[in-house]
Amino acid sequence: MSHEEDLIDYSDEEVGGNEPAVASNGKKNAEPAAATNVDKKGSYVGIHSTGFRDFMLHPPLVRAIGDCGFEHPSEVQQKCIPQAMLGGDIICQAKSGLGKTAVFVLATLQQIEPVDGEVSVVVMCHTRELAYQIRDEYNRFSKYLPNIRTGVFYGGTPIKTDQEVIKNKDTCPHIIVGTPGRLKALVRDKILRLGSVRMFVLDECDKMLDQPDMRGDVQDVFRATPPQKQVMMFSATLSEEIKPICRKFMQNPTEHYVDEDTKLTLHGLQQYYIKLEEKEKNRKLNDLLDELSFNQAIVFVKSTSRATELNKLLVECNFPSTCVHSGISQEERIRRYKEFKDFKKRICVATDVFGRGIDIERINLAINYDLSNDASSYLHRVGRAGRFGTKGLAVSFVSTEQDQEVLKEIEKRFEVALPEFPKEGVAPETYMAT
Ligand SMILES: Nc1ncnc2c1ncn2[C@@H]1O[C@H](COP(=O)(O)OP(=O)(O)OP(=O)(O)O)[C@@H](O)[C@H]1O
Repeated sequence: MSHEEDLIDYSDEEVGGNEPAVASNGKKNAEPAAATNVDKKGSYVGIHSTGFRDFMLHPPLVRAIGDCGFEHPSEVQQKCIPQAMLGGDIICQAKSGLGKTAVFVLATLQQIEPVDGEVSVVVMCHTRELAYQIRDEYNRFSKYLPNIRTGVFYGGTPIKTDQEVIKNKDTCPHIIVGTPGRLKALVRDKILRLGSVRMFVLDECDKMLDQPDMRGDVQDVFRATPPQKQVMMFSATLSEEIKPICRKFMQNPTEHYVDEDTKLTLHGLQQYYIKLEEKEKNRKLNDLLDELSFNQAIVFVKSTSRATELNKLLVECNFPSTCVHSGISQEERIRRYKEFKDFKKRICVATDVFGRGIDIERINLAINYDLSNDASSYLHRVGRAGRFGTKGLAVSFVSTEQDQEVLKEIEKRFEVALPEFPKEGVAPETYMAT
């Protein structure tokens, strides 16, 4: 293996990989509810909300924000954008789906002074689809800043192409978004020179710094940047243990905890569990997908092989389903991600590779076919439904003793009651946008 050791997908472990999803009976002709308008956005905007104009952002940014349809900044944006624009280090924790990405995208675009052939901003995140999505956000907001180039680099694609882009002064991006393995390889091979970096961002920072292997890669890239720079870190979950590790990368950061753990649950999101045997899962999933109305649904499983099997089964049952996990080629992964985002598929079976950060506006149903291993991952996963204060529904299958424990941990940590899924079902108008 060459440099492509960087192919590790840190959030997609092969756990219990040999267990296929149990075959199900039942033919299906799923016609979930047609896409409706999403709920009115901005339910998390404070009463005394400032407008984006009050941030004194450059006019091309204000214009792009308008084009995106953002009317008011969310609470996290109100608190963090002005601070981030001042150039100091920040740690920011806020609920899933409330616009943390725009905080660093706008703050970096506001401050950047692009020099051709020099990288000014590095953004690191843990999965390739998230890197791709963040690059898209940069493209949206830098629409009227034609001199700024953003590039995305991640494993599973030919490194040679990345090298050519970086080496050429006319194509070298001023802003680089990437996953740790590929960025580390590019730095190690002295292709990517980070001596002019002024801003360094870690998205999903707890995930990035939690596991020693990924933290090592982040550190290697970080070390290649100059000591004087702005460092910004973001996540919906930041445990007490991870905070000191984050601070080690920073100088006197201001810390913004928009919500405490207990307030992190999304109010528009209804959450339930269903107790059942492993062998009953497929039947139950079929029934749920048949009976519930939804725009788009994400179904989480614990391994790549289960994702493949379950998706196969759903497709056989005529559900408009796709699946995304680390076992498929990178090109195909991005293709499927786009297909789902573009509403060409209604259901996506995924491993934890989609558990964090992925923003697909129409997802309003999240199903944990396999419950996550811990409360944090649960929160990130169900946060894929109910983006930016919209409504949604999350249903978790509980089949083992470990699942029961995780369920208790979720209820305790987030002070949320997770009732059993009602026998009579859930009225669509309570979780569907009106
Ligand atoms: N001020 C705003 N007005 C309207 N929509 C917004 C605003 N800010 C962000 N959004 C939209 O809300 C969605 C969620 O934003 P984003 O993905 O940045 O959330 P996040 O806080 O990073 O979530 P997660 O913790 O799940 O990664 C995106 O579709 C984004 O375009």
